[in-house]
Amino acid sequence: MSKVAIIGAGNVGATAAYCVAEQNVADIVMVDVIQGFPQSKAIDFLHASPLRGYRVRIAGANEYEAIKDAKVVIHTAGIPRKPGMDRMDLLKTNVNIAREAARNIAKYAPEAVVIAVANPLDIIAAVCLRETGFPKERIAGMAGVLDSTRFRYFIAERLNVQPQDVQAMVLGGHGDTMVPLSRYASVGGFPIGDLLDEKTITELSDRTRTGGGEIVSYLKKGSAYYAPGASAAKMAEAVLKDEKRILPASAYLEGEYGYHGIFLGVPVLLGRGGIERIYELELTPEEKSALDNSAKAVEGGVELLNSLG
Ligand SMILES: NC(=O)c1ccc[n+]([C@@H]2O[C@H](COP(=O)([O-])OP(=O)(O)OC[C@H]3O[C@@H](n4cnc5c(N)ncnc54)[C@H](O)[C@@H]3O)[C@@H](O)[C@H]2O)c1
Ligand SMILES: O=C(O)C[C@H](O)C(=O)O
Repeated sequence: MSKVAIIGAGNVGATAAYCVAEQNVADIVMVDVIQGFPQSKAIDFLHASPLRGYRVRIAGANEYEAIKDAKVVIHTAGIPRKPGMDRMDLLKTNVNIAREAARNIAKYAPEAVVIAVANPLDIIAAVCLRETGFPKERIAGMAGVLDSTRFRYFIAERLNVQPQDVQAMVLGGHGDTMVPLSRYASVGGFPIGDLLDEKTITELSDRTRTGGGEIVSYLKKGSAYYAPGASAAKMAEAVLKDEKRILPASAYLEGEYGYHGIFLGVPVLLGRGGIERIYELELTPEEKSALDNSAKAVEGGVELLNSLG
């Protein structure tokens, strides 16, 4: 059976592990710096297996060696934000953690597809690319799946329809400048513009952009993890099963959409090889200008990263 390694067994890492277990397609190992912590999660998940029906091996470890030969590595290790903080405020701490993790991924799981999750997401994905030396296709940032699932839920809630019947795509960086593409959103094949007025669509787009912050302001001591964990697991499944899913993900751009040398959320084809294709959608001038604004925010983060040396 394939192996999925999850770096960081905290709220997002553990939730992702639980979701991956339920897919029943890969053994799981969680690595965390806190002694005993990932081991406790692994045993707890195994106790649930007779109830939840999975038959995979689940382990916890404090040494990176445990990720040996993983096909997929989900990098969640890092501090979450608290009220009043921007995701970029996490940069310095989480870059150092990501550098160490990425070097160990390159050492122990050189063939892996890496799904970056820690924030600031588009910058942490860049660190994973630089430090592993992997081809760009094998580094994918998880943000668009989460941001889109939030947008899908808000639309479904407003229309009182099954959330799975709502399709929507959120592009751009994983920050408040992200770009919910309402023009491409649909419900059961109907464009949402046929079902909702402009004011409502704007309201739902705005709530999507600040969806993470809304949870932080309620939770106070951390950030969202159920939907993020499920989103990372969905991406892992696409890779493990070679599903060829079209999903939004943070991908390294070399000219696509006019951007060079940054990770940004765009529609991709996700399969065994990681990001197997990047799709370039036709954007209106307004959409392109919103994406430019989002790319600028990511470029600011990359400058900060470069200044760390
Ligand atoms: N991309 C997204 O959409 C998204 C969504 C939610 C959260 N996040 C981010 O994910 C990160 C984790 O969030 P969380 O809620 O799980 O936090 P958490 O504090 O619950 O868990 C983080 C874990 O990382 C561990 N850790 C720290 N340094 C480590 C190292 N060097 N090696 C291994 N493990 C290490 C900690 O011990 C902790 O258990 C945060 O940066 C958060 O902002 C991103
Ligand atoms: O909001 C955060 O800081 C966590 C995550 O990026 C999210 O969108 O939930």
